[in-house]
Amino acid sequence: MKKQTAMNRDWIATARTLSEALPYLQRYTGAIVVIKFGGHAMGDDAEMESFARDVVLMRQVGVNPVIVHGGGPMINEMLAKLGVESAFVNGKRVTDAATVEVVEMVLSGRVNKRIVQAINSQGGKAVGLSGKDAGMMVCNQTDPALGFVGTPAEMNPAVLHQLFEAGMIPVVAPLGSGRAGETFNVNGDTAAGAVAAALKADRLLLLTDVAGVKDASGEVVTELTPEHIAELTEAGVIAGGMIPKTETALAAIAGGVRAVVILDGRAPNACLLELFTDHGAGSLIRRK
Ligand SMILES: Nc1ncnc2c1ncn2[C@@H]1O[C@H](COP(=O)(O)OP(=O)(O)O)[C@@H](O)[C@H]1O
Ligand SMILES: CC(=O)N[C@@H](CCC(=O)OP(=O)(O)O)C(=O)O
Repeated sequence: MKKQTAMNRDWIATARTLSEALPYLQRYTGAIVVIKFGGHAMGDDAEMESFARDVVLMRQVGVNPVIVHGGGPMINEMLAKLGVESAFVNGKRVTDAATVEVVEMVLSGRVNKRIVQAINSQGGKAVGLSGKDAGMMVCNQTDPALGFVGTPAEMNPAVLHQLFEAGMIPVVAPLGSGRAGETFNVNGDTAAGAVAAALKADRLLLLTDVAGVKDASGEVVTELTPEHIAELTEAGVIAGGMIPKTETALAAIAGGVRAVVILDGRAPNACLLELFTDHGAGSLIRRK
């Protein structure tokens, strides 16, 4: 028998990985997967390119991916440049009339178009829109003290179904419209959860900058129940930016999403590993 070289061992491993992916590819054909791409998960151009390739591959194998993005750090940067002060209350940005203009400019203009372009450069057909388009996300004011911060109240996801049918990949900025014509700033996790519930998505992937939800000893919990989330939150182990994520996960499950995964978006091929291999990444919260 011919001796295996290191190089052809690599090829054999690649072929095996593809072969092992078959049941997962079959399971996810036609599935709707909503991906929250947070500002901290975005990284540099190479990481953005890798994310975009994964999304295009998903679409290529018959998955319907929807990206709902954040961009908090990019909004902070622009507000600082403009000399506008900004504060957060319970993870939400206090948003006055001047701030919401900057938020919309950064999210819809900059961040959204960067993602759209990255996906299209990999051969996908991404379309950028915000929750204001086609009345997709109509909001109520969350709390008068927060100004133009919205809570999704009425979702109209028809435009997303039309984009799926046309083979397009929707990229959604977390902005909503008010009934009086206002523009509302919506937390990215909240927006992704509302979109996923409106679509009754098969998966909601919340990409962040940590490997998953960690317990008191710092270990990632691979599968979380609502009871365990309540316990960890009560004990202050789930804190800060992880609170809106676990809240979103529970609300999405209650709204009809099959499963939510909180995982590290900067890890190479995080979404592919999660969907198409045995090596699920991050913390899984699923419907009973
Ligand atoms: N139990 C926990 N497990 C993991 N991360 C946690 C936990 N509690 C708090 N965090 C923090 O939550 C952060 C993720 O939230 P955030 O920074 O808002 O993410 P993003 O910008 O990706 O939406 C982590 O970087 C971590 O510092
Ligand atoms: C109301 C509210 O806080 N909106 C967020 C929207 C962006 C966001 O959520 O970005 P990340 O996902 O990157 O954190 C904000 O203004 O920062």
